[in-house]
This record gives sequence, C-alpha cells and structure tokens, in this order.
Amino acid sequence: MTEIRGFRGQYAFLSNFEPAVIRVRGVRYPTVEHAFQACKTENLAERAVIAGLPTPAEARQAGQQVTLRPGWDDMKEEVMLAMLRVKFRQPDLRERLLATGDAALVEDNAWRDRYWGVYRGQGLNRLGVLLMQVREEILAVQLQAA
Ligand SMILES: Nc1c(N[C@@H]2O[C@H](COP(=O)(O)O)[C@@H](O)[C@H]2O)[nH]c(=O)[nH]c1=O
Repeated sequence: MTEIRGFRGQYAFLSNFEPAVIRVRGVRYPTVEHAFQACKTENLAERAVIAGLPTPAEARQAGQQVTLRPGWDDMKEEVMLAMLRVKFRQPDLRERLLATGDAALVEDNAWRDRYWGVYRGQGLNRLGVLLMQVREEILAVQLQAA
C-alpha cells in the first residue's frame, strides 16, 4: 500500500496549518489549527482573539493559554473530526483528498507530536487516521449518489 508520509510539498494541504476557511458558530477561522485551538475554550472573547491571529503557529500557542473547557481531552478527537469535515467540504480540497486514493496518510513530523502524528517512527497518528476517516466518508457519499 502506498503511503503519504509527512504533509509537505504537494501534500501540504493535509496539514492543519494550511489555509482553509472554517466557520464555527459564526466565527471565521483561517485554518483548521485556528478553529481547533479556539474550540479548546468556551470563552468567546478568547475565541475571537485566536480567530484574529495572523498565523496558525500563533493560534496553537494561544490555545495553550486559554481557559480549557471541561472535558476537553475526551472531546478533542470529535472536535478535530468536525473541523476536518468542514475543511474538506470545500470542493478543491475534497478533490485533492480523494486523489490520495487509498494511500495511508501519516503525519510524520519534526515537532515531536506523537499524538496527532508520528515522530521518529512512533506515534498514534490521530490526524492521519481522522483524515482517512473523512476520505472514507466522502467516498461513501459519492458512491451512494452514483
Ligand atoms: N505543531 C504543528 C502541527 N501540529 C498540529 O498542532 C495541533 C496540535 O495541537 P495541540 O493538541 O494543541 O498540541 C494539531 O492540529 C496538529 O496537527 N502541524 C503543522 O503543520 N505544523 C506544526 O508546527
């Protein structure tokens, strides 16, 4: 089976740091990263600040300082999945995701994240797994409509 390892170059669009407008409760976020980090808090003022940050790296940093909502750890995968579903509703991104076929998607990273990705050959690759789930869902809908 082919594998896409590392979301760089032509596969950078799979990264949460890539531009993709996500709307959550009327607020517009420029990347999944912004939206995901904002969802860590229920404080709308904190969300608004994150939405306005110029880069996803700054959004990620800000997400480490917000008032964490109760139970965040148990809901973070559902939230990530929801954000990814919104991202890949956009036709161009949806087509590019589908074009990865049945390749394994592995968020191989250099920033030592072994939860969402894989670092030095080890990690849960939860981002990759959720991306593959979204790809499956899109494919299932297309097959139903065919
Ligand atoms: N740190 C990083 C990425 N990692 C992203 O950061 C998020 C993890 O957030 P947290 O759960 O708050 O640690 C998650 O969306 C993961 O995909 N991605 C990138 O392209 N470049 C980076 O430098």
